[in-house]
Order: sequence, then C-alpha cells, then structure tokens
Amino acid sequence: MKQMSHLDNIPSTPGKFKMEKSPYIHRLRWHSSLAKLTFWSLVFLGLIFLFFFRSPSNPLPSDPSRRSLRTYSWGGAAWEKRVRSSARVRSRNGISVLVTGAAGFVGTHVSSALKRRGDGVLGLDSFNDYYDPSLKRARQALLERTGVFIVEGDINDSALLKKLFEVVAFTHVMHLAAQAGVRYAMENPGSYVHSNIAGLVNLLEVCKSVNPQPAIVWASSSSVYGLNSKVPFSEKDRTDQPASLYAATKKAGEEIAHTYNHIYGLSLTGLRFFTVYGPWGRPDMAYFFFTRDILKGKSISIFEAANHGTVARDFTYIDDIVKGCLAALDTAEKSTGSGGKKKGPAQLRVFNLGNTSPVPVSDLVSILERLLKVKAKRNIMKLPRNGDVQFTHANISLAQRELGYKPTTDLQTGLKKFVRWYLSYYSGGKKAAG
Ligand SMILES: O=C(O)[C@H]1O[C@H](OP(=O)(O)OP(=O)(O)OC[C@H]2O[C@@H](n3ccc(=O)[nH]c3=O)[C@H](O)[C@@H]2O)[C@H](O)[C@@H](O)[C@H]1O
Repeated sequence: MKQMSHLDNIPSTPGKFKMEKSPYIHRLRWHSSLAKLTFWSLVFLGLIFLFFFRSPSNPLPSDPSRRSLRTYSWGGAAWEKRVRSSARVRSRNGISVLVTGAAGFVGTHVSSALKRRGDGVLGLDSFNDYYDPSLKRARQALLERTGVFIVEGDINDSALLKKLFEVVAFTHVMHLAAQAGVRYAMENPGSYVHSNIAGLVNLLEVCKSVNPQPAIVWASSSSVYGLNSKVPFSEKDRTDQPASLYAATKKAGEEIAHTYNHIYGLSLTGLRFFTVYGPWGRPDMAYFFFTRDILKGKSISIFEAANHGTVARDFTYIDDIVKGCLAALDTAEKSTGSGGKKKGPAQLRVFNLGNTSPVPVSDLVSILERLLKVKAKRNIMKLPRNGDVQFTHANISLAQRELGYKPTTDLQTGLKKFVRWYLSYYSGGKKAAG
C-alpha cells in the first residue's frame, strides 16, 4: 500500500500533480497506475522472453538488416577435414586462399579459377536472400564439383573466422563478401553497414591477429568515384563525393584498409570493379533483369540524364575481372605484422579493374535485342535520384603496369556468352549451364 501511494504520488507529467485534488480522481489515478504497472510489467516480461527464448535456428533471412541474428552450424571433425581438404595446395608455389562471398558472382568465378590452377581454396558465404539464393546454391554445386567447399557463415562471426585460421594457415584472403547494388542502399541501408563496414572490420581484426597474417585482396567499387567528372577515372582522382550509401561504404572500406595497413602491417589491395557482367551473374543488375524482362515481353526502364544525356557504363566481363583478381593475389606482398603487432611497412594498393570503353545503356539494350531476337519495350525515363551516377570510365594504366591487366572482351562478345548461359540455365538446363 505504501508502495502504491508512493507510485501514486509520482507525477506522470511534470506540473500536473498539484492540480489533482478530488479523491475520485485519486481513485482513478490509483487504478490507472495499477493498469500501467501491469502493462509495463507485461512488456518487460515479453522482452525478456524474446531475448532469452528466441530460437536461434529461426533466423530472419528476409530482413538483411537483422542478419546478425542468423546462426549457422559449423565445426566438428568431419567439417574440419572438409575445410582442410578444400584449402590444400595442389601445385608447386600454390597459395591457400580464403574466398569470402564464394557463392557470389565474382566469388564463384575466382574460386574456380584458383582451384583450376592448383591453389587451395576455401569458400565462405552467408547465402543471404538479397537475390534468389537458389542461384547461389547452384554456384555452390558447381564449385563443389571442382573440389571447393563453401562454409556457410557470416564474416561478422569472429569465432568462425578464428576457427578457420586455426584449421588452415591461409596465405591469402580474397574478400568478396559484401552487400552489393547501388539502388538497394536506399531500401536497406543497415545491410550495407552490416556487411561492408562491420563485416570488413571484423575480418581485418581476425587477419591482423593471426600468425602468419594473410595478404588481403578485396572488392572495392567504381562507384567510389561518385560525382567525379574527370574522365577516365584514375586512382589519383578524388573519391570524396559518393552518390550512394553503397559507394560511401566502399570508400569507407578503403580508408579502413589504410588504417589496418598502417597500424598492423596488413598487406591490402582494393580492386575497384567496374560493372562486372557475365554468366552466373547477379539478377539485381540491369543487363540481367533486362534480359529476363525482354524475354517476358515486359517493359524495361532505361535511364537518361538531364537534356536527354546518355547514361553509360564501363561494363567489364567477368573473365577479365578474374584475371585481375588472380594477378592481384599473385603480386600481393606478405603482410609484415604478426599476432597483432606491426613489424614494418606493408603493401597498400588500389586498382581500377574496368574495360576502358563505356557503352550507353541504350546500346546495351540494342545488343540484347539482337542476341535474344526480341524487341524490347523501352520506357525511357529520367535518371532517378537513387544513387546512380551518369557514367563510369576506367583508366586502367596502373593495373596494366602493376598487374599485367589487359581486358580482352567487348560488350557484344561478353553478352553473347551471358545470353547463352542465361537461356541454358533458365530453360531447365540449370545443371548443364557451365
Ligand atoms: O561498378 C560498380 O562498382 C557497381 O556496378 C554495378 O552497379 P551499376 O553500374 O549501377 O550496374 P547496374 O545496376 O547493372 O546498372 C547499369 C546501368 O543501367 C542503368 N539502369 C539500371 C536499372 C534500370 O532499371 N535502368 C537503367 O537504365 C543504371 O543507371 C546503370 O547506368 C553493381 O550493381 C554494383 O554492385 C557495383 O559493383
């Protein structure tokens, strides 16, 4: 009773207390306070219940901002054996590489190329549902046939990453796991922070602590050039005007890489990919969903800039990108630190990996029309304010000089290969599509 009158005496809103004098009002207040107490107690109990009894095996995969809640099962003798066997180097002077995002578009191609030349490869992928996970599973099946095991897990899971380094002393990490897509950043900003910032930092934290430290090559993006209008884009140009949160997180990644290189002696190479396309590509990219929609007879939106200005991209074929990635791994110097301590200066690089011949999006559509033998229903619309920039164009002389990078596939040739794969994959021949 004492407690109640005490509660009763606490004004819910400052200044209100003195006005309430009638005993009737006091009774009402007593009831409403009891009701409030009961209500908040139930809310509190509910929260405790949610916190402690939420089933970890019931993730929320359709809400990527909550990906941190997802749990995966890993570990055990059989699992470790698979990890070891996948990462075993089978050629002289081969390297052992942890490929994050291995079930992704670029990750699958890079993993299979490394495996083909006898390197040890272990994949890591969260299989999130940003786009159709069945495509990721099909890529996984493809890699499994070549002897690459993909561990299912999140780059934010330190315990898992530490375990992987305990089992295998990876010489290199090819870090391709990321939240991709420029326009989606407006829909789900949290997923970009989760993967491209928190995930990257977590990975670097583990890499800096292990002994020996691996050399790291990772995917940055052409989008870091943002509103830069000096063409072609050179690594020396300004990258402080990102036009999307995606671009901002990739740019942040480059700065984070600088820090880990500076403090811990990690060898870090960032690759600025320019609109990569090809077989086994990403369904969220324009060339991919244009193909799907043209075949379905659905209209497609083609963006144009103000005053009918052309929107263009330096589309880069996947095989050229793979060569650039492998060359970056092969020329990466060793990290200089160990066990979290820097011993000397380490390599820090950034390269453009583009094609150096931008193509207007409307020309991309014309090529697809010819290859698919179907006329597109074109809906020309003004470039929405969604993070897209008007054009990209890579200066690749640095990559040419340092990596021997030389793209050889033009858009026409590359799209032909993509369309052949697309038709085979989606006409029921999913398994045959290679
Ligand atoms: O280089 C990168 O770093 C990025 O490349 C890719 O981004 P983008 O270059 O924007 O590719 P993509 O979406 O295929 O749009 C292609 C063109 O079609 C135009 N576009 C797009 C959609 C549409 O409906 N209409 C349209 O005209 C659109 O305006 C654009 O001009 C990756 O997705 C990204 O993850 C990142 O890696």
